[in-house]
Amino acid sequence: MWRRVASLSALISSTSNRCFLDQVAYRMSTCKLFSSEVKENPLTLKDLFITFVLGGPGSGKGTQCAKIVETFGYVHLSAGELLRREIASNSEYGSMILNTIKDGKIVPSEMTVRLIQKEMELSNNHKFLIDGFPRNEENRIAFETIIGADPDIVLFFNCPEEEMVKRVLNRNQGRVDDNIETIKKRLQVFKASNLLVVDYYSDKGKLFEIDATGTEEEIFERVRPVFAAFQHDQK
Ligand SMILES: Nc1ncnc2c1ncn2[C@@H]1O[C@H](COP(=O)(O)OP(=O)(O)O)[C@@H](O)[C@H]1O
Ligand SMILES: O=c1ccn([C@@H]2O[C@H](COP(=O)(O)OP(=O)(O)O)[C@@H](O)[C@H]2O)c(=O)[nH]1
Ligand SMILES: [Mg+2]
Repeated sequence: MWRRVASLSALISSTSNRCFLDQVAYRMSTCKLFSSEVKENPLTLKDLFITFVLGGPGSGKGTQCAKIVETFGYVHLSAGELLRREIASNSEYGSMILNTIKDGKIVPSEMTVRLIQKEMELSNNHKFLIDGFPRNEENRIAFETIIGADPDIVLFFNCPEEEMVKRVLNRNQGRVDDNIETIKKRLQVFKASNLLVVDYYSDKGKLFEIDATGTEEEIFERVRPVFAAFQHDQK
């Protein structure tokens, strides 16, 4: 499965005679995502640059998103954070969301997409990192349908399971799902559902797979060239 992933390192080390920048340009030309019928949407979708940030629990998505925000000026929308905020706001859906998260399962797509949509509409920025979403095919299709857009690029932080478990157990943010029972369930969901989405974007040629082992700084040095390459293309 992973052989189909066109990671940045694979692009750079490619022995094909097309140079790296040509390949990035080719990738970008295949990333024109906004369908013609979405023009009336108040989000002015054609101006957006959307990155989905995927990876297992504890793979470092949130940590790397903070660095991308700092360096490249994106808006970071963590789907998990939006759901936790919804619980904290005493929303009528709070207990359903809390139970779903405790059980390591995935909240109904429309709920999550509406929360993301609201944040996108409130933002003055047009460059978004959507972190921890989509987690399954239903999420992916709901985003396409409700927002009317696809991501321009997708990052996938690939991390060994053992390392992810270690990081989550050391996270210390008081999260109801950072315990060994829930982590085991989340890892099952990750393998059964999240990876299908990763595979989908790999097949579409939009996936950048990042080795998520090493220090935060080492990982960011693998992330940086992806955004540097796309910086000038952003509307
Ligand atoms: N490269 C790294 N090495 C060790 N610990 C890390 C690394 N990156 C992140 N962490 C820590 O691991 C935990 C999970 O990281 P986080 O960014 O929250 O992952 P995710 O959002 O993918 O669940 C956090 O406590 C974070 O500080
Ligand atoms: O689109 C999403 C994102 C998150 N979650 C739920 O929120 C939890 C925590 O997600 P988050 O992305 O914050 O976890 P992380 O992967 O960063 O540890 C997940 O296990 C799910 O139960 C969800 O249902 N849909
Ligand atoms: Mg996170």
